[in-house]
Parts: sequence; structure tokens; C-alpha cells
Amino acid sequence: MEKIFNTLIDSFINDKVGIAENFLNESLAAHLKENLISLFREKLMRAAGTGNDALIVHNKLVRSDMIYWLDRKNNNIWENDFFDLMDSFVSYLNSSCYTGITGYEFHYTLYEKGSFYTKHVDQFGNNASRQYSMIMYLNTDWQKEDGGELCIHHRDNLQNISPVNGKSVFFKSSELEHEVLVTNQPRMSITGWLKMN
Ligand SMILES: O=C(O)CCC(=O)C(=O)O
Ligand SMILES: [Fe+2]
Repeated sequence: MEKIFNTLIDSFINDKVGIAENFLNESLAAHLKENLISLFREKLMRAAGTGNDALIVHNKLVRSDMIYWLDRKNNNIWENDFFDLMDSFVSYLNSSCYTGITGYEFHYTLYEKGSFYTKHVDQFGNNASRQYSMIMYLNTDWQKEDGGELCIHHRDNLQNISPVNGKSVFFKSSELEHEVLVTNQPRMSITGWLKMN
């Protein structure tokens, strides 16, 4: 995995946005996607809000995705595999870049057709614990006309990233403004944050 971890970290250092294709292998991505689809069918996914627990706001004009938090307590082997991967990524990141990450949180995310998330930054005004944002996409055969790009607003340009299967994107939560453009197909991912408490 070190090679893929380095791809993500090096591109982050060079471009402020780390991108690694196949960060999730095909099998893990497929099983996590199956989990997500079952959670949706069982009506366990909830409309996402903005803000944290203390101050949560649901506004479908800002974001229209649905989420479900991953948890080792769910006792799901694929979720646990995912957490093992994140544990090794975090220890690699901490030892190679002295980032001091002490925790993380991740949720499954579903953007149904027509959904989006308007321009925002990921760190909350009342809580600075989120250090790095990390997204992993679960969409096989994503086509350009499917839309749903992650659009990063750099100072001088826009960067559009298509949500293709297995790809991971990594950036600093306090810095980069970004949005999810309207998706024309169901768009699935795992979204999370590396935290320092
Ligand atoms: O799914 C993405 O590409 C980005 C999601 C996002 O910005 C967020 O959930 O804060
Ligand atoms: Fe975000």
C-alpha cells in the first residue's frame, strides 16, 4: 500500500489536492458499495446536514446527499477492512509527515440523481478538529455526462474531479473551498475527515 499512500501524499504536497486512483481495491470498493445499497434499501440512510452535532442544519438547497456513519461496532468485515486500511494510512501519514492525527470519522454517502452540495469548506466554525478531508468513490463505469464532479475552487482556477471507482481525494479541511456538481446518476462514496483532538 505504501506506493498508493505516497501517490496520495505527494500529489497533495504538490497540488494541495491529493489524488490516488485505486486507493480502494476493486473488491473492497464493490463490497462497500453493496453495504451502501443495502443501507439505502433498508431506509437507514439519513439526509445529511451542515455543521456538527451542536449546531446541525438540514437545508436541501445547500446539500441533498444522504449519509450513514461507518463504525467498527457495526461488525461488518468490509467496514473493518476499510478501517484497517485507514489505520495504516494514518500511521504512515503521521510518521512520514508529522501530522499528529489522533482520530477520524467516515460516512457512506449517496447523492441520488439531481443531488449536489454547494460551495463550502469542511472545517466547522465552532470546532477545528477536522484536519484533512478524504473521499473515496464507489462508482463503476462513471461517464463524463454523469456529472457529479467534485469541483475544487483554487484561487485562480477550478479543478473538476470525476468520482470514479476506487479513487481517493485528500485535502486540508480548513483551506479549500469545494462543491459537488449536480449528479445525473446515483453517486456513491465514503467521505471522512482525519482529526486532531
Ligand atoms: O463527495 C465529494 O466529492 C465531496 C463531498 C464533500 O465535500 C463533503 O461531504 O463535505
Ligand atoms: Fe466538503
